[in-house]
Amino acid sequence: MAFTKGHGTQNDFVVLEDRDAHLDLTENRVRTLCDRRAGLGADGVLRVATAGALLERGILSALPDGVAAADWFMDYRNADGSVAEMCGNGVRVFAHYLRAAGLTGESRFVVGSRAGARPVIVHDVDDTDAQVTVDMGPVRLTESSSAVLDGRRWTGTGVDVGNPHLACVPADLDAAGLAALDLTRPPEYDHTVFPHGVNLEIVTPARENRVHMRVFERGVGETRSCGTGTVAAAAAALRADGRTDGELTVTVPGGDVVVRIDDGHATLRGPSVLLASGTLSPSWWAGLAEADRTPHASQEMPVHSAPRSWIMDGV
Ligand SMILES: N[C@@H](CCC[C@H](N)C(=O)O)C(=O)O
Repeated sequence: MAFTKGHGTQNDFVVLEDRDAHLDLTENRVRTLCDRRAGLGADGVLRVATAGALLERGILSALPDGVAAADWFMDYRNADGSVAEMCGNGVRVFAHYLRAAGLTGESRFVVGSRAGARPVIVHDVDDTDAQVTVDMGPVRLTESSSAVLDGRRWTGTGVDVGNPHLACVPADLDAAGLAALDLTRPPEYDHTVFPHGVNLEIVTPARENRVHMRVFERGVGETRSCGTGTVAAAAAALRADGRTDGELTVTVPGGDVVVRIDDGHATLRGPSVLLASGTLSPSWWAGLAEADRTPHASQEMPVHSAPRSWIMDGV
């Protein structure tokens, strides 16, 4: 089984090319692959398949909005094995992989996701580095809610970017205060507002069209970047600034991305790095599937020790 390792602003992924969707991508395989000691280590897994193959194999129950059977589809899994609708950094790495692996020669094409079609533009690409702009689709501000993290209650705006976010922009927060927060423990949030879990962003107010953001991701924990989270952060920061539209640079621990919002529609531009490719040991990989079939065999201790309460039930 071949793999590629990549990241977008240090939100890192294992990419598995499986165009006919034959791979048995079990929770245990994803969790162990993403484990930073027992596996390769990553925040998530990106399976590269055609949308039609995923549909035929029953992994998708229908083609999402705007996605054609022949489109390449990003079958995204969080590090805890759960499925999520969208991943903004993942789409950039996925699009870069398609180009680097020769699966497309185009600079503009559509990537399918469970949240719908995501058109991309790949700029300045080589086998290792690329810049990618993603049409992130509609951004919907929902109801306000709050969460407790690091002993403080944070109030913010629910934002639907295809996946659920709570973006909090406290007026008194600066970059130093943000950097000092402890994000090692999961937030407590309102399960009636976010029945499928939530990604929580803490964001500084916009100054000179820049915000700083940290995130606690559903199904992963703190990551060094979250693309959909940066879009949610930009939408909430623009609102806090009395604006609906505009362009903001979002600085995350893993780097910078640029988010533009016009009429409730977002684009995200940022880097992708493909840093290694290799082969998984066939017996190791086969053994991970066996563990799923053996009763009481779940001795594994995922590095991302997420409480099951904030893992999504399924999409
Ligand atoms: N890192 C991602 C988001 C991945 C999914 C998220 N953890 C969820 O469960 O919704 C991004 O770059 O957007």
